[in-house]
Amino acid sequence: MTFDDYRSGFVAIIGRPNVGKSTLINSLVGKKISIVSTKPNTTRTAIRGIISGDGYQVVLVDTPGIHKPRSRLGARLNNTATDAMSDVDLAVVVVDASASMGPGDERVLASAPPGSFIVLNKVDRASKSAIMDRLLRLSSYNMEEYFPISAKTLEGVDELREAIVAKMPSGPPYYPPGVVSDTTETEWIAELVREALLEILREELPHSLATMVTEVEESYIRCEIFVERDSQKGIVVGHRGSNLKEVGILVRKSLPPKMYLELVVKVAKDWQSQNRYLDEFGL
Ligand SMILES: Nc1nc2c(ncn2[C@@H]2O[C@H](COP(=O)(O)OP(=O)(O)OP(=O)(O)O)[C@@H](O)[C@H]2O)c(=O)[nH]1
Repeated sequence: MTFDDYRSGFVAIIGRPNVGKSTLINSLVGKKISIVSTKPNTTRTAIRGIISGDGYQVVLVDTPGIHKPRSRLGARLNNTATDAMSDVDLAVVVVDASASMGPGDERVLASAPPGSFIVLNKVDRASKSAIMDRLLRLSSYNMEEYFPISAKTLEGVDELREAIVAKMPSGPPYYPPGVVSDTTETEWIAELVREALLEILREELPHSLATMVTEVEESYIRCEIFVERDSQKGIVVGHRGSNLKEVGILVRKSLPPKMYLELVVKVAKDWQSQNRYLDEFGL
């Protein structure tokens, strides 16, 4: 069997935090894969979405937002983002049409290899003239193609998908047809818990939380929540456990019925600066 007529490849979706990378991956794949959040920097691991169609398969790498490292964790996140760039067939740079361009965007654009695509996302939130102005400015980067889209309303998403597929080299499928993500179930649940915590705690401690599923049985899941300091434990637990209760309610909506979810809060002192914890959390 030859794959002369089959196209496949890896595509990195890059952009500063909150520009809509996860939403775009979900729209391109057509199912909810990675976790979408209103908080920047929630995409920690390079969760992949896979677009499989007749004669093609595209593996999307959702890289963490590139930002200046503030701790060892920050440095690692940047490494993951850069590694993902060196091994892909195409980089897609996502820019937010509804926010002004900042140094973060410039950095990502400068790091993208020639021949990358530029996606101007959230056009549903920008005026026509603002979109034109932005496209004009972006054209100085000399990338291959420019796509004004809305990952939310799906405007322009089909055209982008087709253009991505057209750029893929001949090659075999990397995953069985029908697979849309290689994220394991436990990672998925840990992300759901983390997502729910961010939603509930809001401004309180977005950067010093990690979650890990430590036990899964037929109808029981134990997920541990790690914070850096004792004082943060109380914030996470909430008055008489009210926050954890809310997290449980939110997460259970995505789990099979009758699944018991146990949430345990633990203190891992300064985990963001310790390789031991970073390895354990797969960061
Ligand atoms: N109006 C509008 N909102 C969007 C669009 N795309 C994404 N958003 C919103 O923008 C916010 C951030 O989207 P994400 O997909 O989490 O962004 P991200 O780039 O993956 O963010 P990080 O995980 O922080 O790197 C969410 O509230 C999305 O609903 C869009 O096309 N239009």
